[in-house]
Amino acid sequence: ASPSKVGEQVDYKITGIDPGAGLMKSTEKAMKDYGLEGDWTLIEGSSAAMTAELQKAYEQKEPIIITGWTPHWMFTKYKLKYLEDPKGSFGKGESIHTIVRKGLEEENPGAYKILDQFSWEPKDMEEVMGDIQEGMKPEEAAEKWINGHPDKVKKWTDGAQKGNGEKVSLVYVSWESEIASTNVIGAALKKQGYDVTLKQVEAGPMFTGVANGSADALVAAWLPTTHQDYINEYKDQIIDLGPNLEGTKLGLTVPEYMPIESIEDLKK
Ligand SMILES: C[SH](C)CC(=O)O
Repeated sequence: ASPSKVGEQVDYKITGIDPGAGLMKSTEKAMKDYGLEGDWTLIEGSSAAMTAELQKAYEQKEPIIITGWTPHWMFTKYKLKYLEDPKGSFGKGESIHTIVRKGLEEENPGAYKILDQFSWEPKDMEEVMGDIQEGMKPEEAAEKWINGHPDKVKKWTDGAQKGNGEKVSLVYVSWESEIASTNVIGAALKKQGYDVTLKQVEAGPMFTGVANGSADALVAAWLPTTHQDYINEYKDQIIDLGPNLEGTKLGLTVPEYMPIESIEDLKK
């Protein structure tokens, strides 16, 4: 289809998520890099609203362009493809890192060690995300996964002293991937005897909370590109424990029924 036809079909709109998400900054960068500014608009909202729009369009086989990421259940539920990004606006594959507050290792060594050893695969995250998407409560889906994968959880808890009701506060943003990961590590910590609270916040306050010590940890830092700005802002106040998941991807995503393959195709 002619690029302008695609633009007209989606009213020159890209359906995005919460404004604080790094994916939105990367999309704005892509719109600049590919000369889409002026004609195209990036719609802000939330991950839940975006996936609702996707479902509506997909059921009607209508065109839609969303800000997508992997792992996400959308790629198993729908036949979707990433638009090629020849200019590399979205960066390369990333990892999701665990970030903890300064002082946690000294004050709560057992919880620190479990968070430091937390590591799982995209397929594990997709399993929990899938259960939640099918209607299971996040904490139930997390419990189910923990009980189904004792071998993996043992790797996280090996050598860590058990909790005795010590409080551990985790912050996260309501991205489907982070709802899954935060509930799973929270369930593992709880099973080890810690008194865990999960707090859902926006992206900025998630990093601020760990930086100012009001939260103990987040397991949601997409690096080295997507959340680099937040890490740069707080680098002296946080401890990056490294990846808990490798092999993510982000970019503009469309249903396979759309006749475009690259972000270049959006240009008029
Ligand atoms: C939406 S991705 C899980 C994270 C981000 O874009 O900030």
